[in-house]
Amino acid sequence: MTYALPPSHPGQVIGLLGGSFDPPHAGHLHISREALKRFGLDRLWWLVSPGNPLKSHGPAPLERRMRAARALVDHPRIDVTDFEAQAGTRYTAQTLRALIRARPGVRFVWLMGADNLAQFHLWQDWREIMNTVPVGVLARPGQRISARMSPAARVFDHARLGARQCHRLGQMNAPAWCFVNMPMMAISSTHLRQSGAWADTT
Ligand SMILES: Nc1ncnc2c1ncn2[C@@H]1O[C@H](COP(=O)(O)OP(=O)(O)OP(=O)(O)O)[C@@H](O)[C@H]1O
Ligand SMILES: O=C(O)c1ccc[n+]([C@@H]2O[C@H](COP(=O)([O-])O)[C@@H](O)[C@H]2O)c1
Repeated sequence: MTYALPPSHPGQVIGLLGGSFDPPHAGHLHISREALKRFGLDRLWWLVSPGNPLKSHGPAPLERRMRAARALVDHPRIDVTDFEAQAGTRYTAQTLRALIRARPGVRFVWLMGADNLAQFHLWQDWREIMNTVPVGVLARPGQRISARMSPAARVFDHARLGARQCHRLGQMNAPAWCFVNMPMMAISSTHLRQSGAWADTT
């Protein structure tokens, strides 16, 4: 199977930020820049999802979210892809299987905000994800405690790297994960949808 994917080569460390991006916002850019710096990533891909399997309401059409994401990204090491729509995957574990098959030798790192770590034990095959790729978690307002106390954090406590090791995350073999504290941005797609700002754009 061939896919239209951003350029990559074996040995490169690529962070994956999966999301609905409904709409994409400055918080996504902020955590992406932090992740590039703090986890020793060469590049970072935004995986714009056809739809979060745990959310009951569907997002705006994928083409619209892709367009908005591409328009927002202003960093030479960040790419935007609709790989999940191309591969027909919705669950992250499936997506990772397909990506690793499509790009053998690339060192992928899964990235997420702390709100997703708090819920991670509800994801399909979440233990497989932890055992397949290193995971970088970025602090999010109001979510630090629930993430750190979450079932996934507890089960994989032995695989958590200390703050000083996080810059080597991309070189580590799974299971390995890091939680980074950083200046946080209290911004969300939910807030932007509720404010009407996203409805006014096409
Ligand atoms: N302000 C933020 N701080 C930290 N992480 C964030 C922030 N905004 C988004 N993320 C993370 O980025 C990823 C994609 O997020 P998503 O596209 O769902 O945006 P969102 O703002 O969380 O959307 P919604 O409000 O609709 O749930 C998730 O892992 C999420 O935790
Ligand atoms: O695989 C799962 O079970 C799963 C459950 C919930 C969310 N995810 C993924 O987590 C990422 C963030 O989702 P969201 O909707 O919070 O932007 C996105 O890539 C989703 O596909 C994945």
